[in-house]
Amino acid sequence: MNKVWIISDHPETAYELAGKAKTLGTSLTAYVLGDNDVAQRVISFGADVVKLMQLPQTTVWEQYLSVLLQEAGTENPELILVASTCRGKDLAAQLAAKLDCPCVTDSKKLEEKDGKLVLQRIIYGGLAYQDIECNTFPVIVTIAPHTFEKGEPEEKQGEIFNLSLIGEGPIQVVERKAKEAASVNLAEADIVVGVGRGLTQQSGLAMFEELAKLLGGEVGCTRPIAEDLKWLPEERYLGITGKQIKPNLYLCAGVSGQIQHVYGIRESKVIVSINNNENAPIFKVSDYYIVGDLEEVIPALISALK
Ligand SMILES: Cc1cc2nc3c(=O)[nH]c(=O)nc-3n(C[C@H](O)[C@H](O)[C@H](O)COP(=O)(O)OP(=O)(O)OC[C@H]3O[C@@H](n4cnc5c(N)ncnc54)[C@H](O)[C@@H]3O)c2cc1C
Repeated sequence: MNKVWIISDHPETAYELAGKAKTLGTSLTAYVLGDNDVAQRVISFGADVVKLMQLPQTTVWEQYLSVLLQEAGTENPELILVASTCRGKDLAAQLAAKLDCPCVTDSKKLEEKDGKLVLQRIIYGGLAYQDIECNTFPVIVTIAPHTFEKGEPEEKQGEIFNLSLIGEGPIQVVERKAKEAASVNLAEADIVVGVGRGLTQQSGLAMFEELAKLLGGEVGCTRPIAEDLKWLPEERYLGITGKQIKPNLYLCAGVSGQIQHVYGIRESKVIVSINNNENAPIFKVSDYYIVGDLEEVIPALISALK
């Protein structure tokens, strides 16, 4: 493939996408929201050219659509990888509609084979994989953060430009208010201790928190714990409609392992589960499991760690 683009509003994802994209194309242009330092790092991970986007008070992300369309008209990229963030998903869909080209969302695999792009994505809430072969170009592919390792940075020269907006755009910014900062970023946590409905008393959360603290991790949960019982904030529930994580260790107790939950934790390097039902589905996706009562096993783990 000749020209590959990446578009990302998140620096870390830009580095991951650059590392992947450089294996697919001969020239890589990165459209990245960030400053000069971010641009230098994107180059070190593989970009040849970086075009920096900015979001001052009066600018909305959507305004970049017309700029990117104009650039696509002159540059003719064959493959456009877009970070699957809230902004990225929105932009990818609009770009695909305007360029009248395919858009493959949340691809987990991406390879070039015999002139075709071979992709794989998860469908039916994690029940099946869909293999896709694409032989029409351009094609837009959205990639979720942490799908690919970012690789090792290299000493490399590249060009950096500031991308200018065209005109005012149809949206006028009246006021901007900072969103309340999330107290936890589970996606970045190295160790996550998960709690499910097997816990019957809210007071029992204390032992999960203590275990997480001893392990240097964070507490996550299943959807019912956050949405129905409201024992933990919604930002802590994991799964297809919750957070998707990729920690080194996911240790959970009282979690049945329904597919909607497993979707969010399946990329964990090691999964350890505790459940009192020896047929619990979570055991099928676990590297290690303990059949037992969480009220006994968690305190035992805490005292062993201490
Ligand atoms: C459209 C849709 C989207 C959804 N998205 C999500 C999502 O993103 N994330 C999510 O988590 N869920 C999601 N769900 C809900 C999901 O289907 C399950 O209902 C949920 O994950 C189950 O949570 P749980 O494992 O905590 O509870 P349960 O399924 O009730 O499991 C409790 C488990 O605890 C065990 N247990 C009981 N007592 C003990 C004990 N003393 N010691 C040890 N183990 C014990 C039981 O054996 C059981 O396996 C979604 C559902 C739908 C329909």
